[in-house]
Amino acid sequence: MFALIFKAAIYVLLAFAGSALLIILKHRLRHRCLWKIPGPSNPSFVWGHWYHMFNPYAYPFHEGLYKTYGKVARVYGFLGDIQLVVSDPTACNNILIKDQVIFEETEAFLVSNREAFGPGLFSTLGSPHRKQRKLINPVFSISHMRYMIPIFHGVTRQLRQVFESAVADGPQEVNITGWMGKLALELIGEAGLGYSFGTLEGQNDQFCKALKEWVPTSSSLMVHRNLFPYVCKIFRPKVLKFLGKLTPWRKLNHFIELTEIMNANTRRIYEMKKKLLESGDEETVKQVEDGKDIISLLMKANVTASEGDRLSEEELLAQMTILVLAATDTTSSALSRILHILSLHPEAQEKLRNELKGACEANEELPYDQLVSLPYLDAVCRETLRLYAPVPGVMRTARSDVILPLSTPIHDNDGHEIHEIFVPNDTNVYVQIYNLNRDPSIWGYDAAEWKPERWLAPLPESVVEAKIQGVYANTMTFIGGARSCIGFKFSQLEMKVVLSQIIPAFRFMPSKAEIIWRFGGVSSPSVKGSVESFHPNLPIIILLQIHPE
Ligand code: HEM
Repeated sequence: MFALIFKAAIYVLLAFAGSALLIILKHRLRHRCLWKIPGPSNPSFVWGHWYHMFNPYAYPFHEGLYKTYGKVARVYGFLGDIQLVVSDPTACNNILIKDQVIFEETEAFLVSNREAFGPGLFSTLGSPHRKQRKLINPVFSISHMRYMIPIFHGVTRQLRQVFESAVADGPQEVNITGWMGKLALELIGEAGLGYSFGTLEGQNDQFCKALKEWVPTSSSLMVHRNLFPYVCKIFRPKVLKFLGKLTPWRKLNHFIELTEIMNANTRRIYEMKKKLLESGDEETVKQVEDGKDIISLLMKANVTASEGDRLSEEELLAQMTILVLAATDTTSSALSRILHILSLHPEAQEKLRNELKGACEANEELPYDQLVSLPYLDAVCRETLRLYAPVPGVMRTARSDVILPLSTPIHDNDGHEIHEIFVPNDTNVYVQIYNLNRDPSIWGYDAAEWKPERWLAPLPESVVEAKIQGVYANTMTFIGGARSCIGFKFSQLEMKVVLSQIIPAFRFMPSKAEIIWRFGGVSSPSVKGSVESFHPNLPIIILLQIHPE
């Protein structure tokens, strides 16, 4: 009897392995046309280049691909899967904008985000995604941004007070990215959820910790996340979560725990708001009626929207978590990078300070129109976001066969010049935002240098000719098209408010530590040689501007 069961199990396993092999073989044969695209050899039959592409020290690999193979390279994924890495401007425009319905978010991204947060902007496609964007877009309009400014100034004032007491007795070395993380979380908390996390008053509850740790933990699981859709085909998500908690894999256990904490707390805030609203609580009713914070606005818009346009409770909850996550690490990374670069360029820091001091003479907290009209402040933001895109790249999957045109022809492995690439259905394509934004054929010989002045003169013809269709500053930092960053104006304003308050008040100087910016879903700083930790670290010396040097 036992032998019979054993035999049957072996047959079932063999049948599984056989059909998996057949599927892989069919896939590889369909992708054989990509073999002729130049690229590095496969370092591992199982993992391909995944570890090379997605580890925290992957920047040199991506730069190397660009230097060696140019704007398109062929790399390997899981079990020999052939993928493309692209930074050609025309190809990127096609992938992210013109053919965005063909090049969709990967299954790994969609499935893992759906299981983690529910049906929000990160996990929907097509008409559900369009419906959500339609309702959420007005919240990020310029007219609404004007309402946000007092919230941004108020939160930044708290940070200024923290810095003032820290450096009252002289210069101090602080982990600037730690503070930018707390600031960014409080900014989206108050402006997004109408909720104070109290991070700048020293609070660090479970929810704050989970929000701070989620992106770094998720980045460290980036390679394994690619396996998620395959595993989901075998186990139901609930079973998977149960198994995930049981396995002795601490990083995965921690990731599941962080996700649960975040979802439970978002629901708590939502329920609290809903209950107060239902009970007629004056302050909450006013908050929702005024629609100052994003969720209040969405709740209000949901009431007046037609049946078909309305978001379900599940969708609203998913947006809440996603907005907080999408806003925190990106903004913190961008602000940290600006302060880091300004500490290394004291003359630029002084120039910015002079511009801001001039503008702040009459009004310490600049109103919207004045803030957005400061040319050097704008140039510093644009140049930093061009050269150091906080999100270094995005992955897409072709959902049908498609032709990808190139702005610069490449030579295939047989030496033939090709102007377009046939991309078969189911090919993963990685758009290298980082390399595209610093392409010397677009930005000139000094493309890799930080020069805010380039934005104070008309841009070179080559930038105009490249026709990059990103939503921001001829770059793909916030990408473009229907999946472009919904919060890009919000983040611009946050950055400008923060800089307008802290640059005139403090001076920023580099510490002795050597800083490495780590690759990930969002780039983050760490100190070279320090014990490896998820937590970003950027020591910078701060002194009061009036303090005698
Ligand atoms: C410097 C700061 C930021 C950068 C560099 C940035 C960059 C990006 C990028 C590259 C994407 C596309 C991701 C993909 O397609 O895989 C994206 C999407 C998104 N971002 Fe941002 N972001 C920033 C700040 C923000 C802020 C402040 C918010 C919210 C207040 C936000 C909300 C979102 C959302 C919801 C999406 C998904 C949009 C969709 O799929 O429809 N981001 N962001």
